[in-house]
Amino acid sequence: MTPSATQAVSGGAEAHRPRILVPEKISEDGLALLTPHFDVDVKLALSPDELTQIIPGYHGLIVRSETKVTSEVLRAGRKLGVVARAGVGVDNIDVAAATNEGIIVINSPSGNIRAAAEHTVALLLATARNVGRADGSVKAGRWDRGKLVGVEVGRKVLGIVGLGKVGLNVARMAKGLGMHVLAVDPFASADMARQAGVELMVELKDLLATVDFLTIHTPLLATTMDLIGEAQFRMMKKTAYVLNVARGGVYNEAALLDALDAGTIAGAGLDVFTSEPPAEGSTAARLARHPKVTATPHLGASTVEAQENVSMDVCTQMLEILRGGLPTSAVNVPIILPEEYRKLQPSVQLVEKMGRLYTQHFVRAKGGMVGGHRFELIYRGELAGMPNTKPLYAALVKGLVASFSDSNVNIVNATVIAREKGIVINETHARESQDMTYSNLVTLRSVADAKTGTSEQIIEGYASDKRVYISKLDRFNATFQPDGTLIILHNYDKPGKIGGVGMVLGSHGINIRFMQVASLGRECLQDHDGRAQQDEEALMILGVDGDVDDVVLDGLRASDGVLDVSLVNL
Ligand SMILES: NC(=O)c1ccc[n+]([C@@H]2O[C@H](COP(=O)([O-])OP(=O)(O)OC[C@H]3O[C@@H](n4cnc5c(N)ncnc54)[C@H](O)[C@@H]3O)[C@@H](O)[C@H]2O)c1
Ligand SMILES: O=C(O)[C@H](O)COP(=O)(O)O
Repeated sequence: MTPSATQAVSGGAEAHRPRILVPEKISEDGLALLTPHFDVDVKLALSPDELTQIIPGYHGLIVRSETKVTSEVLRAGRKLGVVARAGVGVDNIDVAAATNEGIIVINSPSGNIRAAAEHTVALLLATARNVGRADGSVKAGRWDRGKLVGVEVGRKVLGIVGLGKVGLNVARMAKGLGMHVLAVDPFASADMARQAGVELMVELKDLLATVDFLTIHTPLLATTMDLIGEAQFRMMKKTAYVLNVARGGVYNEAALLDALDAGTIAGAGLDVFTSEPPAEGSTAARLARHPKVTATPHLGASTVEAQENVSMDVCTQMLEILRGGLPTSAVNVPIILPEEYRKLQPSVQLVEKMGRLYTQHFVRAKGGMVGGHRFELIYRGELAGMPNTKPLYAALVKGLVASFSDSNVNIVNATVIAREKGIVINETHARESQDMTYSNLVTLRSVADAKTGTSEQIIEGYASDKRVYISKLDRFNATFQPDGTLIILHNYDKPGKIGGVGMVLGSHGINIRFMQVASLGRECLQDHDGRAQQDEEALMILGVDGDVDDVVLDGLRASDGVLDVSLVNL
């Protein structure tokens, strides 16, 4: 056990510090931001089994490309809130599984792009001038000048597949070398391409037939796997070279090996392979050792500068997230500005409590389930003007399912969980000017549906001065703070009710913290002719301390004039 892990489990003030696991070499610059606040355990060379075994003790995980963050690891990471990729590609992380588990995945989208682009140029020149083979032969005592004649890259055609951040940097550098640059990327900006002097082409096959050098800079996706295979190699010039500083698999490795052996292409510069390090006897290993290949061990991002950049980038985000803030570059979280997020926080608490109240008061008390229910969430006042209310949506899902599911619901997985449970939420930003007592008001309305037995119910509330209040429950106007254990009694509004309830609770040693008697809304107090109704109903909300069991609730239900009782823990 490392010293920091010992501190984390040995009690005292340090005992509850969040723990971060770092199973790969990450620059100290970023880790130094974390160590004052968290226990950071650097444990290199963990096997997949060891990782799965120890991950349950960690809140954060920082990896590069070597650690496979599988769904098994993510499910085992019960406390895990963030997985950080100190780099760009997240193909070693099961992002879909992380989203389902509510785990934020962050990366550093631009910290190493210059390094990757420079490495591509290094491989371009090394391949063209046989630098790797030449170095090996000189070190072996030979002086093979005649066998190592290369080609120039100036005035040659470079084809780039994927004109994103790395691709565009490669293009600019290649222009500096005097190359003519073509690119294929259906999502590239034509303006950016023009400014960089790149000719954007529509068809990959047209580009392949023209290029002297081909480089791919797409992520590894289902759509880019085996992008260049046997058919594509046959479209290329026999004198062409291919480069890969993206991911093993974007070129089909077996087809590449055949093309090199058959002389269909002239050579390759490869930084990445389908298995890293290439498994003994694999096609990747044969490629890495091939005389026409200049190979490097995934060094694209391995510069001092890039490693400082990516480490600072992800550690700053990790610090922010574990302190309750927002990432700047999350792979699976909707973008929301920190300032907006802060403004929403009191309402996030309110809406979560409204969800809990709905499920416990209207659904669970009647033996139902909230799955399949449809809701309208209406924001008024300042909230109506908030452009991004995803945190409120997530808070409602969390509150609604909290009593019957241990799902860790958050902004990352709220939509997935709502869909799984069949919960539909429509958000309405009610911008109409209406007489508002509060600066913000949230209404939760369940939509009546005979199929699920849902009737229309309303909960309304507001946040004020960092406190949250419920102002309407069903047809009743009530203002109370939704905290702790509440007993909610629906009864006929007759004299003596409060005394009777007090007697039942007192006889079970239950202390009443507060009591609020809610009247019917004004519209309900009158009949159709505008006359006051008889036998008015009321809602009694009691904040209590002590164990409220079924005996207590049955005692209350048996009291005269009580129509319904529910127990709510908020
Ligand atoms: N070897 C290394 O050390 C190293 C370092 C950094 C990045 N990388 C790899 O490089 C990849 C690219 O990085 P980036 O920062 O430029 O990403 P990026 O997202 O900025 O760019 C990727 C581009 O690929 C394009 N694209 C996607 N599918 C395509 C297709 N089928 N055809 C043509 N274009 C397509 C996209 O539109 C996008 O413009 C990363 O995903 C990572 O895997 C490797
Ligand atoms: O996607 C990336 O950022 C690169 O492949 C770098 O990977 P590395 O962090 O393992 O060097």
